[in-house]
Amino acid sequence: MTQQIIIIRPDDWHLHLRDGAMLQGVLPETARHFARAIIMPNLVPPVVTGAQASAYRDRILAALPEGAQFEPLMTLYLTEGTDPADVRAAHASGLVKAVKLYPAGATTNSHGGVRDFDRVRAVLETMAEIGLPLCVHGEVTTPEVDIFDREAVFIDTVLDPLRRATPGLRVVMEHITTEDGVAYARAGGPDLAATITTHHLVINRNHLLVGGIKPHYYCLPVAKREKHRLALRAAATSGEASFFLGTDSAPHVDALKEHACGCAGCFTATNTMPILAHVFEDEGALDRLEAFTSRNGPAFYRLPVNETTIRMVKQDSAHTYPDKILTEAGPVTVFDPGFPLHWHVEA
Ligand SMILES: NC(=O)N[C@@H](CC(=O)O)C(=O)O
Ligand SMILES: [Zn+2]
Ligand SMILES: [Zn+2]
Repeated sequence: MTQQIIIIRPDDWHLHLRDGAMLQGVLPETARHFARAIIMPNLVPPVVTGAQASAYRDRILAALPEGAQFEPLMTLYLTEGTDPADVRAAHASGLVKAVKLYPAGATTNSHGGVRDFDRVRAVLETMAEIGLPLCVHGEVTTPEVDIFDREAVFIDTVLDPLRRATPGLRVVMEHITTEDGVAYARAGGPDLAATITTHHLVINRNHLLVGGIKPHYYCLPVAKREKHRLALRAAATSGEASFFLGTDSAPHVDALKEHACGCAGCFTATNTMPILAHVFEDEGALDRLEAFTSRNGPAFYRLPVNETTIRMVKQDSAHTYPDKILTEAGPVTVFDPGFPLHWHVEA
């Protein structure tokens, strides 16, 4: 039996496209289904200034396949040297939709991030004034704090004090992975939201570690216990305005994933929508998929919802997706959800 749903074309509120050959190879995977994406600025070197964001945007547009309709929403990488006037101008021109906070050392290419929050106070105050959201990688980097506790400790010791010190600052907690993150986002009112990835709805830490280490399931924040995955599924499928999709699709070539010191990141751009349809159907919440992928994000970012739709079809036979995307930079393994995918987005 075939089944179908039609939803507003989705957006991805947290995406890594990289640059050069990798950008060229992975961009079509997102542009196929998504209308817009918030583009993460953690390139080497990072996208810090408005001028850099503008140049990066041009490179993304130049890499788009013929005929693709895709709008990159640019972000700036917050450093202790970021100039509030540059942020203000990049926002006023419409170029930049958010500023990204990486605690220094927390994740891929975060060494240029923030160590001393007093040094970014003026930027945060400017952002609160103009309503520009701060997207936060929410993990402490203190060596003594267990990696599985780093998100919860960040909320208590960094995020909550930061929000109290900066009234009016709009914050997106990126890629939350814990019930603590869900509870904090839910209680935060209209100026706080959280993105949830596709893979954190599917895997817990057993998938990563039991029966041999699975490098393609390694990402940051690292997948947590099953109770946390269940809290994320409940939040994502709730329809609540605080939660929306940020895939955090983060390509690394296989050689750097299958490595003695493997890179963090799951690449989900190719099969995110079919996986989400499967998860939402499992939770009896297919009617709330559109809120998660297409409505709650634009509402938080104060942007219109997309005008076009996609049709998703479920068939008795499983649909096959490529195991790898072959880029000129090298092969990139596509996230394996571990179950057959009967849903697909109709071309
Ligand atoms: N999520 C990841 O595991 N990796 C991201 C960085 C990030 O979003 O923290 C990357 O850029 O590779
Ligand atoms: Zn991150
Ligand atoms: Zn990310």
